[in-house]
Amino acid sequence: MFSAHTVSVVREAEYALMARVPDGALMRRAAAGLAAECVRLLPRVYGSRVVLLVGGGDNGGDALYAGALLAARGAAVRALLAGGSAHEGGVGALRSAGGRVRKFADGEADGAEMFDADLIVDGLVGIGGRGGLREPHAALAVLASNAPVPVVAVDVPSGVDADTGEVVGAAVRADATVTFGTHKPGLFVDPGAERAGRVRLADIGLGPELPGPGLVCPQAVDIASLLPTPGAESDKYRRGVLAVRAGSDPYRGAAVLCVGGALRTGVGMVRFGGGKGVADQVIGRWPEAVADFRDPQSSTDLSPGRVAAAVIGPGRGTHPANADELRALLDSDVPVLVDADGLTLLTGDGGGPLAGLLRERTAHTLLTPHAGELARLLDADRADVEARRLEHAARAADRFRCTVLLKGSTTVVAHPGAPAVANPTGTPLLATAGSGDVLAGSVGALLASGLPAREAAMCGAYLHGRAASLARGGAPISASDLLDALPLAVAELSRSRRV
Ligand SMILES: NC(=O)C1=CN([C@@H]2O[C@H](COP(=O)(O)OP(=O)(O)OC[C@H]3O[C@@H](n4cnc5c(N)ncnc54)[C@H](O)[C@@H]3O)[C@@H](O)[C@H]2O)[C@@H](O)CC1
Ligand SMILES: [K+]
Repeated sequence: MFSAHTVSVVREAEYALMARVPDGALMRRAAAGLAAECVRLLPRVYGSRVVLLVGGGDNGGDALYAGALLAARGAAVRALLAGGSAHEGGVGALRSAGGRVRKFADGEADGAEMFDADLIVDGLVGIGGRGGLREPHAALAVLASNAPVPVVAVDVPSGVDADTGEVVGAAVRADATVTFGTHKPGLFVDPGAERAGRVRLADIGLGPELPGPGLVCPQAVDIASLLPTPGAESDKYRRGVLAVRAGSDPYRGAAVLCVGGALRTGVGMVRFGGGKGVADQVIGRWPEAVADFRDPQSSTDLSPGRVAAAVIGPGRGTHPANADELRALLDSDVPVLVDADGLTLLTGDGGGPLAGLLRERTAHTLLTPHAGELARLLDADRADVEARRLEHAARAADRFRCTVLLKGSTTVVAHPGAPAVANPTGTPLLATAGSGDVLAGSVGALLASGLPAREAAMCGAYLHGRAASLARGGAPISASDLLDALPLAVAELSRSRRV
């Protein structure tokens, strides 16, 4: 599990550590870690050409000291200073090692050194960056990103907000980022994550000074250790029965995909409730599901003894009868996942009473909005939600007192009082109709198997993303392809289980 800490937490830990180590020791450690990554990225060190982009702070200092280490090994290192001043000790060290230093003039559009380089090191700004990049930093960031040369970012790609992943204006697009002491949340959350490339942590001895993380990014072994595995004593009831309230006459496919997502993730049984037309379609595709042909709004089968969890919302509709159905579920003690139309029913003043019920629940409750749905739930702007995904997911989790899985280019999970989760899997190919219905069924299955809402959400998001990568070997996929690939993703994780 990768851990990330916000800038203010990192600063506090750094002050505590600096009091115990000699002056300049942390920067030397950081520079050594950075230089090691540069060596990995260069075809060879001796004779290679390295360009350092250097801002006025310690981020630039790291780049200069790492450049000095490379110059001492025979690399031709040139530093372009973005501001009037740069870390004095770093400039001195680079010059003593044979490196060259020049100021990058305001308005200069050339930066020819960059196009001839073997490696560019981005030390413009790190965790001290505030707001969008100013000039000439912004121009340098654009030139570096456009040069056909590998870029390694120092601590964070310049222009990416270390806490949120937000990018305002120009930002460096790095092939690799060497981050110091601990990961920063913005390296795991788009749009920042997409700018960071491969992220490597350089240990500078900060660990003992750090409190618990503000964000975690689970890896395959972490998800594998959470996933329930059926044992010899398992039967369909012990593995979990999931109630699915999805689909309606105009949206029958949503029911088929949601039930399929649950079955292909692994669940004891799916009990589908809905009108006859939809139920026929579900049973036609999934004969292993059990359809409740009673009054679809009936909640008589929703006692915790009969079902272990319920999913409601995909393609279900927003009629008063659907609100009654949601109310009955929220009134029960069964873990509930609310998606799509279910979220619309919770929105605005009209959704006030249902949202009130939601807040009072003690059973596990999970909302799975995309950015547009979350914006409506919070009465916020969709672009703001997309720019600062963590902040908005956390706000919704606090407001509704439940777990929130925000779908998107980085899926994040927020849960009151727990570290946020950034999902590392997924591809833009997941943005396809019905993909969310599959996810709802899949996470519902994990809830039914007994995982708490936060863990079910992080495992389901991980599997869904892996399934998208495994399906059709990277070719465009439909939601049905995801169903075929989900068991492969589960099997892959089982193989990575710690022994
Ligand atoms: N504090 C420590 O103990 C350590 C810090 N380290 C490095 O130090 C960095 C933090 O250094 P600083 O606190 O000096 O901050 P930075 O170097 O990240 O940024 C501050 C500099 O950037 C400029 N700046 C800020 N926002 C800007 C914007 N939007 N456009 C253009 N210029 C902008 C400021 O005027 C200042 O010159 C870390 O990211 C890391 O690279 C490492 O050496 C490890 C140890
Ligand atoms: K940087």
